[in-house]
Formats: sequence, structure tokens, C-alpha cells
Amino acid sequence: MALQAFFDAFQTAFTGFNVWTAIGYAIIFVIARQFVKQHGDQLRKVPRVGMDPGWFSMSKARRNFLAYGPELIEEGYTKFKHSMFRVQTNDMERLIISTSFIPELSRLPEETLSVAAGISVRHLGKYTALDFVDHNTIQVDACRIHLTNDIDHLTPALADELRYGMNIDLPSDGKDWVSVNAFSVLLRLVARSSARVFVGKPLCRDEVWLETSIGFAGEVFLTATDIRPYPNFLRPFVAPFLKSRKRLLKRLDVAAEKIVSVMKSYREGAMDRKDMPAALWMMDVAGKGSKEQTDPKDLALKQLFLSLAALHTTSTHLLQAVYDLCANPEYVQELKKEIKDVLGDDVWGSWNNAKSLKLQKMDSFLKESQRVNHPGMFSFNRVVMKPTTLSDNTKIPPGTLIGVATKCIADDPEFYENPKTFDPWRFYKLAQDASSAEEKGSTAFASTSPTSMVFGHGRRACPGRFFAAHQLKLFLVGLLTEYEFKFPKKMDRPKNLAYGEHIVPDRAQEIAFRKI
Ligand code: HEM
Repeated sequence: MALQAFFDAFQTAFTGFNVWTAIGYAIIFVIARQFVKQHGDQLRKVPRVGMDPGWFSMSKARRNFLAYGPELIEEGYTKFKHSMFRVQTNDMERLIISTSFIPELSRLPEETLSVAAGISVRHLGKYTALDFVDHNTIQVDACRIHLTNDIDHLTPALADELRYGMNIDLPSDGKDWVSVNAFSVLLRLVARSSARVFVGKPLCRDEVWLETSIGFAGEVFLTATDIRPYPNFLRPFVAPFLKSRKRLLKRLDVAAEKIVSVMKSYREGAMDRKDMPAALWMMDVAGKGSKEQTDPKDLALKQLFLSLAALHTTSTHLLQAVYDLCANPEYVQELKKEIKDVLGDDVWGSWNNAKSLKLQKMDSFLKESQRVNHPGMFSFNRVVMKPTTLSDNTKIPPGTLIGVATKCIADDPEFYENPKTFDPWRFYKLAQDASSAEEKGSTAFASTSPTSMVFGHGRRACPGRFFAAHQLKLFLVGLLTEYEFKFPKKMDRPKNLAYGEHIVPDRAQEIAFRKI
């Protein structure tokens, strides 16, 4: 009866309704929505660089940004570096704000200005499973607390896995130079040692796990790229048919199957929490009956997210640092001398966080390499969740995605003397000249400030940055003390590739290694 009534009501409502009427309504709807969007737009007075997508040119504006992003952002920064500008990027429109607003913005709580929503919205979290970050922070705590405070407990495992990986992925005898694709080898080394402290042994040596943790980031990126051109209302219908999303879900299933063994080991073995791989730490902290302890998919997703946040970022920095050393071999001796002074001859046995912090020239070299080879045009990506008024009285409505043009800041002579010059000891010298401990601290690789935001800034700055600094130094020490390395032939440093908001190193370059 109820069903019949429903069909009757449906027929009555749509009598005389044909396809032309439907198209007419759809056009009116789109125009009305665009009109409301443009005229209700509280930010319309903020200047724009690049194409205005207007009513019908969103794909063209996105393509335009992909082609000319770096130039557009530089143009916006040059004209509006003390205020703000808007730009249509290849994902969303961004409000790029001056770094002078950072102190006031970084004080705002996550409920007002959200890093998690920024991650979710930019990666289309609803379709890539990353929307879990909106309501979960235990993976952030695992980095902020465990991987940072317990680093000395984790270092032996980290170092052991690095040596194990070097023996497999790099030449093992000192006779010949062997050329390898630097990007893929360093990425694997980082993935191996990270997996050792994320999920522990034996899973960290499982090829399928390694491949899954490395490949997850690419599937997220491709899925988001494939879905983005579709309007919101079509996405739920399109998503199930996308190959990229099917591959992403498959990787999640594989990771969930694999992580069952880790969950089992937690139930079977007693271990001090400080020594636990991050997955076990999360299970332990979350407690009995929690999703982390009962649902392999939940734990697997968190681990894959950590891999996404950690692997390509850290290995890209390592690759850039290796290119800088090959292009400037004169820095190698200085760094080796520091390693010897701080660690003596027993490099592996004496390594700990206190000694890692004493490698100040290496710290400076890494920070300069990062400044010059900035990993992207923007940082401090956040979504405004509640109406926010800046000190210049600009009102930013909820839903706005903000960012800062950090690459332009890193190249700006107002903030860095001779910014075009690669000075490996720039931050070392600043630390020596510092007049307070706070000023000295601000020169460290893992520190952040309104003019140094590769790791973001404020209360939700990258929680893995101290771990990343420690790991990068460990890797450089390992490479410098166990190998010689150089470009296979005489050449200039490979140029970085900049497109849209991305800046990536040349991933095809080979590096020749010889065991010392
Ligand atoms: C050199 C390497 C790295 C770079 C350049 C980097 C950069 C960043 C940036 C820019 C953010 C956003 C912060 C903000 O907007 O204020 C972030 C977030 C994050 N990073 Fe890193 N990161 C690196 C390494 C790592 C590592 C090794 C881990 C884990 C061990 C990690 C875990 C995370 C997590 C979990 C978040 C999300 C934080 C949140 O939701 O609040 N990162 N990272």
C-alpha cells in the first residue's frame, strides 16, 4: 500500500516533466548557485592572480594553474606579500596570506582553523579514506609523543634496518662504482627503516608491505585527481568505477591482511611501551576494545597514512641533500670531520639523539638544502572552520582554504641574506651568532617560524619533524661513512621540476656509489 502511494505521488509530481524541463531546471540551479557564490563571496575584494574560473571555466583555470602555478604565485607574492591574494589552484581556490598573519593564526585552535580538514579536503578524504583524520589524532600523538620522546629507544632498530637495507640496495664491495637510480633506492631505504619503527619486524621486511606502504600515497593522489573534475553530486556515483580508487581500496585490504600479524604479536608478547613500533604503541595507548586493537582496517589505514606523511617527504629531502653533496663535494670533508668529532669511530654504536643534535653543521646543511630545494610552493594549508577576522579586519568565511607562499618567503632577501646562494653553513653561523637560546633554537632544522615553514607552523606543525631530522642525519652519516658517491659523469646539479604548487627533484638521475 505504502509503495503504491509512493508511486502515485511520484507520478503526480512529475506529470508533464520531460528531459528539457529537467535540463532547464539544472541550468537555472547552476546559474543561481554561481550567482550566490559570487555575490555572497565575502572575499571578492581580495585581489586574484591567474584565471578567474568564473561560471564555466573551472577546468581551464585548473589547467592554467598546473602550467603556470609557480609564476602565478611569485606574481601574487611580489604584489601582495604584506596582505593576501586569491588563486585558483588545481584543487581548490586558495587564500594566500602574508606571513605577518601567522602569529595570530597559529594561536587559533583546530576547531577554528583546521589542519586535518585541510588534509581531508585537499585529498578528497571521503573517497580516499583520509577523512579519518577529521576525528582521529592518535596517529599524530604516535609521532609527537612516541617517535619524538622515545627516539633513543627506537634508534637501534632504525639504524639496524638502515644497514640491512644499504647492504641489499647499495653495492656491497669496494671494488667498483655502481650507478643506481637515486630516488628509488633512497625511497626504499627510508621506507624500510620507517617500517621497522612503524610496524616492526618481520613485517618491515615483507616486500608486499613495503610496496603497499610506498604505493599508497600515489593511489591517494591519483584517486583525488580522477574524482576532482566531477561535480560534488556526481562523485558518489563515479567513484566506485574508478580504477585508481579500486587500487587504493585493494591496497587498504592488503595492508589490513598483513597487519593482523602485528596485532597478534601485541597480544602475545610483553614489551615496554617505549620500545614498541608505532602500531603497537597506538594499540597500547588506545586500550582494550578500541578500534586500534580490534579492527585491522583501522590500524592499517593509520599506518598507511603515516607512510604517506613520512616516506616521500623524508626521501625527497635525502635525495636533494645527496644531489647537493654530489654537486658540491667540498662539503663532504667538513661533514665527515664533524661526524668523527661527535661520534668517534664507533658511528653506529654511539648514536643517540643528544649526539644527533650535536651534528650542527649537518643540521645547517640539511636546512639550507631544504630552503633552496623547497618541497612545494605553499605550506600552512588549513581550512577555516569558523568565521575568522584578521587583525587588518579581513573577514574569512568558513570553508576557505588558506595557505602561505613559503617558497617565495625562502627566496626573499627581506628574510634571507643572499637567498640565491647555497650556503651550507648559513644556519650554523646564525646559531653561533645567536644572542639567546631561543634564537639559537630557531635556526635548527626541525624548528619552524613564520619565515621557515617547510614543516608548517604552530600547534599542528608536522609532528614527525624531529623524527625526520634524526632519521635524515642517521642516513647521511650512514652514506658518508660507508660509501663514496658522485654523479656518474661530470654535470650540473639536476634541476628541480616545478608545476602547479609542486616542486619535485629529478627522479631519473643516477648516482654512482662505491663502498668504502
Ligand atoms: C622532511 C620530511 C617531512 C616534511 C617536509 C613534512 C611536512 C609536513 C607538513 C608541512 C605538515 C602540515 C603541518 C602544518 O600545516 O602546519 C605535516 C603534517 C604531518 N606530518 Fe610531516 N613532514 C615530514 C616528515 C614526517 C614524518 C617522518 C612523519 C611521521 C613519522 C610525519 C608525520 C606527519 C603527520 C602525522 C602530519 C599530520 C599532522 C596533523 O594532522 O596535525 N611527517 N608534515
